[in-house]
Parts: sequence; C-alpha cells; structure tokens
Amino acid sequence: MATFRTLSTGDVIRVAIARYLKFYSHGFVDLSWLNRFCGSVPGNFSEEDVKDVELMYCLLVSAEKIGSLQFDSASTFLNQCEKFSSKYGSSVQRIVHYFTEALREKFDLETGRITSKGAKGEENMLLYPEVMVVNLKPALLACFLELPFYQATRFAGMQAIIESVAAAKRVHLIDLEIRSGAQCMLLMQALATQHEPQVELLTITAVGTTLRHEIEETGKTLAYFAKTLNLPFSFKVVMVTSLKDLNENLFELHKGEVVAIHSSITLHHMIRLPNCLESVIRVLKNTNPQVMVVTEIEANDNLLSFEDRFFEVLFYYSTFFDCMEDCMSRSDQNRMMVEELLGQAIRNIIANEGEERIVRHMKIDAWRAFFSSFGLVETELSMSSLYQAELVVKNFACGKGKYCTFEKNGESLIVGWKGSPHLSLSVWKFHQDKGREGFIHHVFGPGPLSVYKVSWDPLSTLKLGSVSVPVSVSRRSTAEKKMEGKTREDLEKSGMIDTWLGKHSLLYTGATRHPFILSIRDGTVDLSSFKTWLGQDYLFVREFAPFVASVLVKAWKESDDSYGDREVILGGLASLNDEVEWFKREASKWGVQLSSISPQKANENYCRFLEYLMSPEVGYTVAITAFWAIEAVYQESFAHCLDDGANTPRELRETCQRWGNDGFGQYCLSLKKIANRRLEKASEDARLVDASKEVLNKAEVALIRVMEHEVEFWNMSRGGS
Ligand SMILES: Cc1ncc(CN)c(N)n1
Repeated sequence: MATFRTLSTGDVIRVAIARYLKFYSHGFVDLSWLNRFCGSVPGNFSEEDVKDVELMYCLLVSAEKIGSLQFDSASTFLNQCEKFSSKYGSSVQRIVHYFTEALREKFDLETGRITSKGAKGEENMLLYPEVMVVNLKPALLACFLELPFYQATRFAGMQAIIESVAAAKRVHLIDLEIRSGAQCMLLMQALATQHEPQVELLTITAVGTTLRHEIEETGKTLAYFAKTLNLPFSFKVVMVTSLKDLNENLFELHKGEVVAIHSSITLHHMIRLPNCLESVIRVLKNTNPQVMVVTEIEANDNLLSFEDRFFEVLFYYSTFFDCMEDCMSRSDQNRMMVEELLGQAIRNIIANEGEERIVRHMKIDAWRAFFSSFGLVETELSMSSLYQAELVVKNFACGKGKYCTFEKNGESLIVGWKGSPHLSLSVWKFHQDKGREGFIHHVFGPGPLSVYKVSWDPLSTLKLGSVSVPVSVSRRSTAEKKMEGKTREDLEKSGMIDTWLGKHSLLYTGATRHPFILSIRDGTVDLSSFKTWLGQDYLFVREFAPFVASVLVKAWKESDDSYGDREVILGGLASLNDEVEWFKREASKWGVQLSSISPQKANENYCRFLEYLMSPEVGYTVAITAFWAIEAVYQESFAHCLDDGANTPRELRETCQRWGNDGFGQYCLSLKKIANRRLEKASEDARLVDASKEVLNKAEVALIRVMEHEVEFWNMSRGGS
C-alpha cells in the first residue's frame, strides 16, 4: 500500500483538468463544461503526484483529440500514455494504462484499423457475468472481502430484509444472483435466533441463467448451514435462458409466505436488453413481495456522449482503483486480476457504441425514476441498517472504515470511498395498485444530495434525522422463555427494549451468538482464548462495579423509592464482590496470573464508555438501559451454552452457569422492566418535551454501543485487536 502520495486519483484528474483548461481555454472549442469536474485539491504535491498529473494530462488530451477526430495528435499523446503508464504501478498509472487501452481501441475502430471489437473470450465474460464470477471466483472473493463497500451494502441490505420479514412465520427470499450465498447466511442466522414468532420455513429461490451446478452447490452449503442452525429450510433454483423469460409461475409461492427480493449488482446487466428490466420488475411485482433490496453500481455511462462518458467513467473507476490502492498491496495477484477485468469493462464502455456496449450502469436517480414508474415506493433505510454498514466497515484494516463514506440520496444510501460514490443501496416496497408502467426517460445529472455522516460519538445522540418507525417484533431471551407462565404479565408487555432489539436484531445476534460463545457451546473453544477472556473480564468487572454504583446513585436521585429499583440494583452491586472472588479462583484454576495482565484495547475502550456512562450528563434512564444491556448480553450468551443441544465442556459449565442461570435471568428481567418503565415514561413525555426525545435517542445509542463493545470484547478474546 502506497503512502507517499498526497493526491487521490480523483484529485490528480481534477488538477490535470485544471491544467488542460489553462492551456486550451484560448482555443475555438468551448471547454467550459469541464469546469464542473474541477474541485478543490490539496496544495502540496509530491514528486510522484507531479508525474501522475502529467500522465493524466496526456490521457485527457488523448481523449479530447480522439473526440474531435484529430487522430495524428491523438496518436502522439496515446504513445506517451502507453510509455509511462503501467498496470503494475500506482493507481494513477494503472488507471491510465487501462483507459489508454480503451482509447487505443476506439482510435483503431475510428481509423478503420480494426473492425471487430475485443477478443471473443472477453466479450463472453462481459456478456455472462456469472461465467466471469466462476472464472475469477477467488480473485473476486478476495477483493470482495478486502474492499469495505461490498460488505457495508451486504450487511445493511440484509438488515433491511430482516426487518421487513421479522413478523413472518414463513419467509421466501428470491435472490436474483445468489453467488456464494453469504448474504443469505445473515438472514438465516437472524431468523434462527428469532424466538417470536418462530420461523416455520425459510425458502430461498435462486434465479440464474447459467451455471446451474454452482447455484446448486451454494444451495447445499446453505442447507447444511440451516441444519446447524436448526432452521427449517428449503432451497429452489429457477433457471431461465434469459431473464426476459422469467415468470411468476416459476416460483413455488405459498399462501402465508412473506416474500422478499434481493438483488445485488445484478439489475444493470439487463439495461442493454430491450424490455428485460421492465419484464423482470413486472414479474417480481406479481410475487407480491414485502420488500425489494437493491444494490447497484453508482455510475452513469448509459446514454452519454463520448466526452461525458469518458469523464464519468474515469472518475468512477478512479475511485475503485484508489480503494484498491488503499486496501490491497500493489503486487496482490487478486487485485491485478480484478483490475484486468475492470479494464475490459472500461474498454467496452469507452470504445463501443450501440449494441456492442454491453456494460451499462445507471445512478440512483435513474433507478428511482424507473422503479417509480412501476409504482414502487422508495423506503427509508432504517437506522439499524445504517448502523450495520458503519459497524462492518470499522473492521477493515484500511483506514479503519473512515474512508468508506455514507451519504444519503433520497431515502437510499450511497456508499463511497473518501466521498466519491461507488454503490447505491435502496429499499423498495411494491404497491399493487400503483404504477405508470413503461420506462420513462432516464434521469441524468445528480439531484441534490442530502448528505449526512452517521455519527457514533458516545457523547452525541444519533444524527440520523428522525429515528425510523420501530418494527414491532418481540424478542424474548432464553430465560424469559423458560419462565413462561410464571410472570406472564411482565412478559406479555413488550416495551421499548424489545422494539429496539427487533430493530437491531443483527447486532444483538452478533453480540449474543458470537463465534467465541458458539465455540464454548460446541466444545471447540480454544483454551487460550478462554483464558484471555477470563483475565480481561476480571479487569472489566472491577471497572464495572463503580459503574453499577453510579447507576444506584442515579436511581436514588431520580427514581421514586416505591418502584423498588434501588433494591434490584443494590442486589446486583452486592453480587459483584462474589464475582470478583470467583474470577480469582477461576484464574488460579486455569493458571492465569491476574496481577500480570493489563487491559487490551477493546477492554480499555469499553471501560472508557463505562466512565462516560458514569458522568452526570448521563441520566438514570440511559444508564439503566445500558446496564440492562451489559448484563443481558452475558445472560443470553451463556444461557445459550446451557441450552438443550449444547456441547459445552464440563469444565466450562460453571462459568456458563454464572450468567446463564435462571436467577441471573430473573435479575436481568427486573432490570429490563425498570428500563422499559423509564423509557415508556420518556416516550410519553417526548410528545411534550424535547429533552425526553433526546433521552430516548441517547438510550437507544447506549444500547447499540453496549452491543458493539460486547462484540469487540469477544473478538479481543479470540485474539483480535
Ligand atoms: C464484557 C462484559 N460484559 C458483561 C458482563 C456481565 N456483567 C461482563 N462480566 N463482562
């Protein structure tokens, strides 16, 4: 990964355009339209930046000369580009290399040097994306894992589906391009851990035009995964020669099923096929889906002139190459293979016109116009989906996720790299009675972007605009289920906490069904991870005690004694003494030297968060919500290790009992009841007082933060940072 450049590739293009305008502005050609591509760029250039700018300048002039049919001078500049660009060099050299190849092909076509376009094999790859996926599977997979934006849209998109189907007993997911099926696993995991209502059947139908065998293999993997989750599951394949032949009767739909549609980077393949998109949307509408989640490439190269197309595509692919430069090493073979593939797409877009243009993309504005014409209604991505996106990118080494940017466009999310758009993620509801069918003209040119950045500063409340309408899902913990019949009155009244758990179900599952916990449950736990957890949790509990004391003080000040909150909290505080002693005994049993352990980063971060919760600016309602969440994650996690079917090693059962026993479950229920009562009061007051709205907002953030810290704590125990 290169660190000596000060300019991104986008900056290099902007500087090169500015330079180009300076030289050519006295000419006869009106170049004022290029001004819109110039933006502000940093002032200090390194030596490499200067070389990059010169190279980019040559590329711009080559394009301009070809566009204005000045082939002799175009040739001179193209020769320069060929000489100084390289597919092994910096991201600028690489992008210039591939664009030069594309311009050379255009040059040869325009000057009659060649007539047929591209090598046949390459065309096949572009025509049949599934074939490309198979041929380049390991390389694509590697890039998919290394580049944060794909993971961000996958998690956020699946969260939107989970929220939409949460109340259903029978769920049917139609996936227009299933690939490895990793996205389906997220849904399966969430449904398997959903207690109420219990899912009776999940059906996944994969749609494909080729590679039946690969799709079926994915189906087998998913079926195996479902079995491990104890999730009733059925996998179907719908194969068609062309997507135009898709028909709702091909789907085995059943009464009472809730249908959801997932389309990730698929629909744009149909843009070039007359009436194909229209026909597919009509068919999907006839399946009466609850929701459709679409991820698409946020680029516009469909109906533009050569010049406009050149710049649009240059900026789009520069972002892509920049991201790879930031996240992968220059010698990475997977990166090079994927760049080759992108090079083919660039060649196709730049050099070809009409039917020869296989690669076509549309931005969210055009998709919006298209879907709206079928009566589809764009739906806001929930806060929880946005949170999933934010959370997942944080796990990437390159920039710890801070380069992966999120902007809102309408109700949809634009995921970019350092502010340059890359993918759009949108959620659609179908209204059966609406629709002006027929594709209206594509809408080009970006509309006003209502830009916001998701902020997760513990000291701030959510800056996501209004908190989205809560999904009414009741999720009950293992202990709650066990106590069925005993405290039914309490259980049946599902409050704000359940609503939030429904909204943030993926995160809650992440915290309570973490691989560390699952490894205890299935007996494969690595003992060194267990010992790490033991030592670190001992340190955590010592910090946790003053936090519980601070909640007690707040209860004293802010709550009426008649509710009995103080006794519950005092009981929890008292038991911590015993807990600290237990840690000491357990540590000596496992040979863990507590005195020589210092807190790891994740532990320190969590303790810093506790300190914040202790501060006077955090009121009782927020503090008790966080307190419940901290205890509940352990209760739910360890109780899972004692469930029927658990294979927890005998020596670890006592540990699991500590937090998984029914008494601790009761205690968590009491805390939950207190938190729900306070939150209910706050939501009643919120109608009148803004401060109460803020309390609710803060409490929801605190709950999310706790779950996030818990995930990081488990990660740390397994040897993460
Ligand atoms: C990290 C953590 N979270 C929760 C708990 C339960 N008190 C704990 N001991 N440690």
